[in-house]
Amino acid sequence: MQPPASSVPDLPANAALFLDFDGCLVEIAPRPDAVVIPPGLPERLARLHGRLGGAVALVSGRDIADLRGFLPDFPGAIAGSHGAELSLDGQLIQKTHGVDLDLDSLHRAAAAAVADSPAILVERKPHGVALHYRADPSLRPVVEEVMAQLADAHPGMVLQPAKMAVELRPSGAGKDGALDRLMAVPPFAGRVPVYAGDDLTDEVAMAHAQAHGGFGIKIGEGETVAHHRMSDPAALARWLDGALMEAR
Ligand SMILES: O=P(O)(O)OC[C@H]1O[C@H](O[C@H]2O[C@H](CO)[C@@H](O)[C@H](O)[C@H]2O)[C@H](O)[C@@H](O)[C@@H]1O
Repeated sequence: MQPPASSVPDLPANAALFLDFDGCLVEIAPRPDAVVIPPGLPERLARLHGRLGGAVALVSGRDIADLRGFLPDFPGAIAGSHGAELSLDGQLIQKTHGVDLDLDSLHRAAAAAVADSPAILVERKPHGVALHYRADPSLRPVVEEVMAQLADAHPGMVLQPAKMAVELRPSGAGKDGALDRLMAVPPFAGRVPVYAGDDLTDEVAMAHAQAHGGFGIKIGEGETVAHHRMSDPAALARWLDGALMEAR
């Protein structure tokens, strides 16, 4: 039984707010490039940024450039590529995955391995690769097999299951590490970490927030470590708007 959204506490006035992107701020779409930014989202994020003294961050499996394409005016920090990239105050302060990786070769190998299955979408990422089977879920075993082989062939890269997709990401990256780095610096340091996310990659970050005095909010269904849950991105938007109303 999922707890109702009303069981989620109010956003603390001294929160450090960490928000996942796909499935959390925006609804899941048929393809990565097809997500739609809900009306009001950019303004909501800007107002939260002001309300929380700048302590608002996007934490995504997407790379930072991709996120900036969707939210060009977002004023907060961005942790991209599952934490392999970090941008603070508009400055890229980290863009490394710590793996000696021939990215072109990885991308070519992934594309070649699924060339016979055009329904599988190959997402070439700056710190790895994702294979999406949303267009034909029966292809999940094919994707899992190919990605397992690619993981074996690329030391330092690990499998990251996602929604209707499997990714390869650097083993040293992770959203929990991104939270750790942000919580060590202003304006995040000393605040209560609150993390909202919908996917497996968010679980370590929600656990991290909860281990450091804050809480996690799972968006949607599925097993989670989060202490709280909301049904969908619209419910999260309403909760965030409620926090902004209280601040008036
Ligand atoms: O950490 P996130 O911001 O949640 O990003 C996770 C991955 O999201 C994207 O894929 C997912 O969303 C797509 C668009 O809704 C959907 O078509 C796909 O099936 C989902 O897996 C993105 O493409 C990945 O790069 C992100 O890592």
